[in-house]
Amino acid sequence: MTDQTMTPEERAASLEGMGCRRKRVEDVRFTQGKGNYVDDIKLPGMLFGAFVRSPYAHARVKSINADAAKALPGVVAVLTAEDLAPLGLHWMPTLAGDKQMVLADGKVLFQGQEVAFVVAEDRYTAADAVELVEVEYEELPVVTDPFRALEPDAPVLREDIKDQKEGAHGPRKHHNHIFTWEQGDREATEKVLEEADVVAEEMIYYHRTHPCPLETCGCVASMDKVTGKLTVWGTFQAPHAIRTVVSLISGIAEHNIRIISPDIGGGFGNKVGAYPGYVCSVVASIVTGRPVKWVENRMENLMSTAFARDYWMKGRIAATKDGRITGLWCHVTADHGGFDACADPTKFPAGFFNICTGSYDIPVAYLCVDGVYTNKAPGGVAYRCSFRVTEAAYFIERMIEVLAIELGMDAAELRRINFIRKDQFPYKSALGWEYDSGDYHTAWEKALKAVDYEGLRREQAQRIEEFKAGKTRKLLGIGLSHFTEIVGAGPVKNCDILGLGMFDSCEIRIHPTGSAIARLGTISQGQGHATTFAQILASELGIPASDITVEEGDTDTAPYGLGTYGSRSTPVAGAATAMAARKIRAKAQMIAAYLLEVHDDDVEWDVDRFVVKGNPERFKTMKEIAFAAYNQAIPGLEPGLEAVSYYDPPNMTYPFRAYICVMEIDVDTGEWQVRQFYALDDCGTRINPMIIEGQVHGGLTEALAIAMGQEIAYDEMGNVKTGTLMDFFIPTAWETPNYITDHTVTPSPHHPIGAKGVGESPNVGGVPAFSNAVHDAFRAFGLRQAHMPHDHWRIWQIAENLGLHA
Ligand code: PCD
Ligand SMILES: [Cu+]
Repeated sequence: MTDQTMTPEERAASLEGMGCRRKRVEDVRFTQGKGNYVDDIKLPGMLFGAFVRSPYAHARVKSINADAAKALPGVVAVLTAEDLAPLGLHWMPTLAGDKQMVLADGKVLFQGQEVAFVVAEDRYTAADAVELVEVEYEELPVVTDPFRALEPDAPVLREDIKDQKEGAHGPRKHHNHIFTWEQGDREATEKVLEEADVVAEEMIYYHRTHPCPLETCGCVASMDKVTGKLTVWGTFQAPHAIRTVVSLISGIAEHNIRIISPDIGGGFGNKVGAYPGYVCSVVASIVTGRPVKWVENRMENLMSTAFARDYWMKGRIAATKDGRITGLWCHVTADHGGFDACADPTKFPAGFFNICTGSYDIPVAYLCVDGVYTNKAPGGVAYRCSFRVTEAAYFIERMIEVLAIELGMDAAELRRINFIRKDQFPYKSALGWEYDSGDYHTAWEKALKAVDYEGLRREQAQRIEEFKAGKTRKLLGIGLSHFTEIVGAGPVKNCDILGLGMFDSCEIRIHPTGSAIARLGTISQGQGHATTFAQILASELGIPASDITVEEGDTDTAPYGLGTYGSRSTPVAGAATAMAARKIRAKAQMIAAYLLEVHDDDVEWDVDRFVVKGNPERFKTMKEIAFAAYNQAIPGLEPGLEAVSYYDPPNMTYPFRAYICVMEIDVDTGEWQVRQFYALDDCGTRINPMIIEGQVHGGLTEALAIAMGQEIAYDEMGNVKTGTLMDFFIPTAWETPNYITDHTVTPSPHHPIGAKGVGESPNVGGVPAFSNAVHDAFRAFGLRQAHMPHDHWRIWQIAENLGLHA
């Protein structure tokens, strides 16, 4: 078929634009082993760095003797805090306004903390030398419980700030206290709770876990002493922010720093923050004049890089007798570990946890979060969690279930009664957010119908009868979850990280022959940006997606952006992409009008061309226009066809979803099996349905892992009990259910293409669905709340405590 004979629909389809299930262009490389990850980077003369780490969770470092290590052939240097101190680099600022030791400065605060950095000719020699470094420790009392940490006689963890009464987020009330963050109306909420017909109260714990990406964190630092230019390849989810931070703390001019994120083997938030390994590699490269590589092993990754969750959430929810929610109260004790290294926007020390009113129209609410230091690893926002939204979703979706029990009501019905109605959007929540759009009732009814909810409840009732009659030992749980997320930080006016406003960017160049390159401030870690952003451009510019290269991650070429996490790429950089494309189209319109010898207003856009209004035979395709931009002298116009957009979103986007999990539970063994999982996602306009489904499958599997077994657990000595993949649960195909995905489409009214984020959603809403299924199975026997993860042992214990074992 030629261009002339194709209908506009056929022309549009041939572009593989928005809505197309376009195959991921990245996978050609990935499936053939042609990815280029940090560890694939090999430079001439490159050295390897490895850490000596603390075996203790809390100890004074009396002395470090590196003589034997230095004497080992092949060892080039051993760095300690003493070496970094003269450079002012023994401590580094964290994204949360705290500071963190780069190498142990007099003491250690968690097991696995970095004590010394050994640099050697190869990785094996570095590992041997690590064993030869002699460190003398004096053990100190360990605190792993945040409630214990706040007792008056609790050991002082952070001696460096013990007398400091003010922290980065206001007053500190105890030597192990970090901040108090209050939102909402305390007085009004407490009054409602006092006067309510029904109040349900519960402590909900979201345990500590870890994103554990396939590829661990690492970097290669290379200081060119001749040009003075520092290049760092690394697993960075925010390369530009890393460049600025490196410049600020090292004093190296920003133009002399080049940060490159090559292919990344999964980020999941683990690669947002800055780690001592980056600083030590840079210093080692400057000191030795040679490139230095540092790549964590799996145990180091699990023990010392950004953990997730560890939130103790005390909730009280009030309602009328007939189930209308009247108020929500929440107090969180947030365990941040030894340093506050959360990657939240500066003004939000507990991230966007104040989305905890969820999908419900709750008239008043009050939230208070206390951050606490303990002898555990720092971090705290990672793992498919835009800024504590996972915790918030789990909290409200558990509180709804507990309230349903208190009211003796069906939990699906309780949700239905309290959902924010379609006509209430844009909706202002009691804790300060403005939800952009939603249609919860439609999604909910669709979900309930798809699984035959009434039928499932009948089956469950029958199962309970059979169980009581001794005919079966298996119970049936129906886990419900409906959650509203908040993704796409900005706006710049209230969101920044270390003072850098959270906008994002896209720069497009159309080549003379009509193909193009687009560069963005974000960075894919597996999400498929090279595929999807080209689709946005294909629809906006009428250029086939296959003719567009999407490039990210090199700060020397990409426009400044804040990176990829918090499902912000589509809401922010995706919007920048559409806006930059529209600038190009505006110029293209002028070029077309000139070529067609008509006024600018007399041409109109038609898929991939401008046509003369009322005369569709006369047109100029985007390809022709591109060539003209470089080949004709057009009066009043500069040559070329390029545009850049820095987009500051007016609001965040609020995707939502309805998930239902049906689970079989063996009361005697605690074994569980997911019989059915239905996931309805509404992320507004869908760019690539196949990628969205992949995102949902991946996110749900991570949710399954978290809810059903994954945990970073400590003993009372502060030893990490789950530091290997033998103990840290990673679901395989065996445990992973066959998900049924579905969707509704409620576009974001403020986003240029109406898209909302989707990458995090399945984890945020999946965990409550799995966990609620476990709880629901035992509801008839009196279970109200049981802490995750729901591994076989803990489920067995629930049954035991409820007296279900003979
Ligand atoms: N509507 C719509 C939306 C979206 N999409 C698509 O999907 C994806 C995603 O997106 P988003 O949501 O926007 O997101 P982003 O930003 O891109 O990304 C981020 C996310 O993403 C997720 N997913 C994933 N995947 C993979 N493969 N890998 C990874 O790593 C990951 N990670 C995870 C996480 S965790 Mo954070 O960091 O925690 O905060 S956050 C996160 C991309 O591709 C896009 O384009 C579409 O299509 N449509
Ligand atoms: Cu997140």
